[in-house]
Amino acid sequence: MNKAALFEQIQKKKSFLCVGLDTDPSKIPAHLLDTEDPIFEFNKAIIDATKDYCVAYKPNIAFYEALGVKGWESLQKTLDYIPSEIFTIADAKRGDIGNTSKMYAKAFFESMNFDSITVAPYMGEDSVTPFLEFDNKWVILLAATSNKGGLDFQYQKIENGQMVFEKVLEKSLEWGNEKNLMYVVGATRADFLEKVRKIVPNSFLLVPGVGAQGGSLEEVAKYGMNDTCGLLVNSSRGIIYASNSEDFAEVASAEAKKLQEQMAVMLEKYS
Ligand SMILES: O=c1ccn([C@@H]2O[C@H](COP(=O)(O)O)[C@@H](O)[C@H]2O)c(=O)[nH]1
Repeated sequence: MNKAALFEQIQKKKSFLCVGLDTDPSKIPAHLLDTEDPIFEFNKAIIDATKDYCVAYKPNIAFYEALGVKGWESLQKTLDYIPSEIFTIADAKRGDIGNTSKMYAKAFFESMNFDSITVAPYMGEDSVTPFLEFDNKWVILLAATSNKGGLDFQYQKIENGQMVFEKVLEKSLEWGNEKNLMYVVGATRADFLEKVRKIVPNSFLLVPGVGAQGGSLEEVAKYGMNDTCGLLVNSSRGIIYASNSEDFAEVASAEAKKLQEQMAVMLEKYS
């Protein structure tokens, strides 16, 4: 999917919501556990219930690979079930020496046909560029992550006074551009969004960390939105586990709708 098509969806749905499919068998409502593929049944119900309110789905690959072959099957079925106009993100956080990154790219872009994949920048150019060789596919580079451990490296200052995440953003522009690169910036790091926007004013940002991690949607929109929205704000647990009983899909739908309604207001106000 290209940038224009993504923005068209955002305008049509008045939403920049990404629903995170971090599907954990220990949190699936009991009545689904007797089915042949509880993970897929859960995801299917969540997708049916939220697809009108979101523009992206982000399966977190760890939750699927933890289950072995069955997990990969559930992931493929989930991906096939997502409506084609909705952007898909493999949250896999990959990146390795060049020939290995190429295989990761083939796995997620060719075998599985995701629109995008999250990539760790730590191993540098040859670990990232193999993912950029695919038409109409996106790399979402980890820049300023939402977790506490992000402070260990990403916010350290280097000689020129820049923080490491600023260097990552700047360097990445030698490899790609706003048509094939997005960046992860945690909602818990909204105070850095102005710095981010100075370096990548027109790029899309994937923003996890609202809801369960406590980030503010309003702050993210205020400092991060650009004239093509430029944001995909993710919520996983806050939507998919809002209820753990038979009404889980209904409650997930209500949570997604609530976020979409707030986003509609913010699109009017800030974009
Ligand atoms: O900096 C990052 C990068 C990725 N994530 C991922 O996003 C979701 C957040 O889930 P919530 O339940 O909405 O907190 C999850 O898949 C993380 O692995 C992140 O949180 N922060």
